[in-house]
Amino acid sequence: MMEAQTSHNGVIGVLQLQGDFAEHEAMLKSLGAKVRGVRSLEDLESVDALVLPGGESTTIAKLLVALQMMPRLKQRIVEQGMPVFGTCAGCILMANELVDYPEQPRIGCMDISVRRNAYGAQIDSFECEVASDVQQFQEGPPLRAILIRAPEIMAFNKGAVKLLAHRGERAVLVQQGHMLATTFHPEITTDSRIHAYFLQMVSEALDAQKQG
Ligand SMILES: NC(=O)CC[C@H](N)C(=O)O
Repeated sequence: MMEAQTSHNGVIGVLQLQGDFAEHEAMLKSLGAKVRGVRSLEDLESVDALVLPGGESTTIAKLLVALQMMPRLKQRIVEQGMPVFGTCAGCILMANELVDYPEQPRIGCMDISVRRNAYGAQIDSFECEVASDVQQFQEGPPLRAILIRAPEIMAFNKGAVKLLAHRGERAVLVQQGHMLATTFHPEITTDSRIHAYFLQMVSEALDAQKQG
């Protein structure tokens, strides 16, 4: 099959309820993706993949519940294999386990255990270099992570979840099949490699769906 036919030809939804969705949209568009904002159940049906932006996970979750989007969102991701990429608050929404806030409503689709606000208050936000064994992330400058009142991935199911980048002994970028999550904010940098990685995941998932 020719390479061009497999290049991210789906519609990438970006959840537009709260948070830094505009930065995600700009980065995805700069990579040539077709992007659509998602604000309702109806919007959700018109996309092939979804980005969950950073922001405030409690606010985003409240709105998802109020808009009755939570069950369908989970069904699309878990049962129908819709590719999803969560950054920071998005990562919190995806976690199966939430240390400290076990009752906080969320999608709960990924085998990770996450602690919110793990590095302290907003003022304790920082930028650092992270390490990765993934070829795309080793080419060029090292990946840099901007952590803004960030969560921490405390543990993950090593049988199902792949570690893509880490800071010391802590995972900061992980993948479980068609799901990608990071505790930092690649969308507010000029480095689009992680978004490009996600678009590659989307195109592989869409190809597999077409063949299946
Ligand atoms: N930058 C972010 O997305 C911060 C996440 C936020 N502290 C939360 O718990 O939802």
